[in-house]
Amino acid sequence: MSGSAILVEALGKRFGAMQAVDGVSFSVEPGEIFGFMGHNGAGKTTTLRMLLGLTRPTGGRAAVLGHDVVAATLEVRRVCGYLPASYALPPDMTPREFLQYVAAMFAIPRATARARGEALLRRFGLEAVADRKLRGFSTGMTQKVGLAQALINEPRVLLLDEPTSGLDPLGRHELLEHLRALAQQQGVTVMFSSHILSDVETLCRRVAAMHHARLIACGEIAALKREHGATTMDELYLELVRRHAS
Ligand SMILES: Nc1ncnc2c1ncn2[C@@H]1O[C@H](COP(=O)(O)OP(=O)(O)OP(=O)(O)O)[C@@H](O)[C@H]1O
Repeated sequence: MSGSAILVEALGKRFGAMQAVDGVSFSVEPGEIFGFMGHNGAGKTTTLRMLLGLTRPTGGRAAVLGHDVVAATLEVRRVCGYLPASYALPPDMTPREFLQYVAAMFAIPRATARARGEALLRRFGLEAVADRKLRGFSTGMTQKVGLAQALINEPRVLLLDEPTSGLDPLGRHELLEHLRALAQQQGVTVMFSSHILSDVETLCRRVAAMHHARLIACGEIAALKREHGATTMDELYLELVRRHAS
């Protein structure tokens, strides 16, 4: 669809002899929260990285807000926010300093960056620790700082790689509520990968599932559940994998 926020067509990635992503196609509409499921090594991270222009596809094409991820990488980076699955925050920086550091990478003017940084610290309840070094931050606090940095450029599309893994139930709930608010109040398109299928169900109407580099399902959760006779997300996922294997 031409108005899609994310459009992926027969996308592929080969690392030497390893086909990490194979002919994957799907689209995500503006303002949608889209879930991305799949086993370890299925190809989710590689797909997200291609959408960000961090890894070059070896087949097919993808566009974010109409910008081709290969031909218009800089535009793609400008409109996207990214929270990787795991990354080390600079231990000697404070959250306040780190947000300014990321803002500088986007060449955001200093006054704007400062105002946005302060607003994000407030939004994620980080004011009390804003000047404490990031070394030793808990997983939950680290994810909040991670999400804050992903939003410093006011992205229209937010790509998150397993954002709730390692969080306790309260931390997960808070992060999911932040994502919901971003989509509902600001129209941000959110795509996130997760192994926590209840999180996917809580937040998403539509999902895609990858299995060994290929897309094995994409659609509305409710419709997929009906089609596959599943009542829970776990049942749906296991049934998708079982049908694919047989
Ligand atoms: N730079 C690379 N060089 C070689 N192989 C790679 C590279 N990056 C990823 N792969 C391989 O591509 C496959 C897909 O990996 P990817 O990280 O995309 O999976 P994933 O679905 O995100 O897994 P997980 O749930 O464990 O994060 C894996 O077999 C992985 O080992």
